[in-house]
Amino acid sequence: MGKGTLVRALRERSPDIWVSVSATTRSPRPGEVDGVDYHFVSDDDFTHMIERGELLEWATVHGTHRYGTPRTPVDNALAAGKPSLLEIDLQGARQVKASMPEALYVFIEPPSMDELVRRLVGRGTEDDLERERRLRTAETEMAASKEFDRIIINDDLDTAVSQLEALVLDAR
Ligand SMILES: Nc1ncnc2c1ncn2[C@@H]1O[C@H](COP(=O)(O)OP(=O)(O)OP(=O)(O)O)[C@@H](O)[C@H]1O
Ligand SMILES: Nc1nc2c(ncn2[C@@H]2O[C@H](COP(=O)(O)O)[C@@H](O)[C@H]2O)c(=O)[nH]1
Repeated sequence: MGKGTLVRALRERSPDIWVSVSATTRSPRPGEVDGVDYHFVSDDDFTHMIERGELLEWATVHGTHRYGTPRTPVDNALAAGKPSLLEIDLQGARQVKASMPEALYVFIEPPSMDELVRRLVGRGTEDDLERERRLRTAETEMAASKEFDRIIINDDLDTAVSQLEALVLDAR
């Protein structure tokens, strides 16, 4: 939780780390750019991507919108030996682990549920229902954190970004 913020900061700090751009059926938030933050696609387009086998993994996240990792860019980055990062939810991580057990799986955890609530309220982009959904997802994901190889507590952003950067570069 807080993965989006962490990964955006890592991208700026370490342009050599390749970060996958996911496809999603959700709408852009203010400031999000198509093709940079996500490929914002329609429900029909997402379904076609699944049918054509274009996604390495995909999931319905927070019970609402679908998110998925385009397969070809990942294959290309790995073939080029680039340090690579996928920012995906628990369901996606489980799918990728089935085909890439050798990858390093890092769980990003908020300092506390209270702080997570404060951050979501502070962002102000979700209504009460959506915020509630996100908190339930966070609880489910935290209960599964043992499935991951490493845990980073996203308390101080700079510290968390440095820890993530070190893990990605080491795992290469
Ligand atoms: N280390 C941090 N310190 C302070 N605020 C943070 C920190 N990390 C994230 N935030 C804030 O918390 C809010 C939610 O974070 P973010 O957008 O990264 O989560 P998300 O991408 O929606 O969720 P997920 O982690 O499930 O992908 C944002 O407003 C973000 O600015
Ligand atoms: N399984 C996947 N999950 C993904 C992917 N891209 C993002 N995500 C996860 O979705 C939620 C919500 O993100 P938000 O941008 O709407 O806040 C978050 O947990 C992401 O990790 C993906 O390609 N596959």
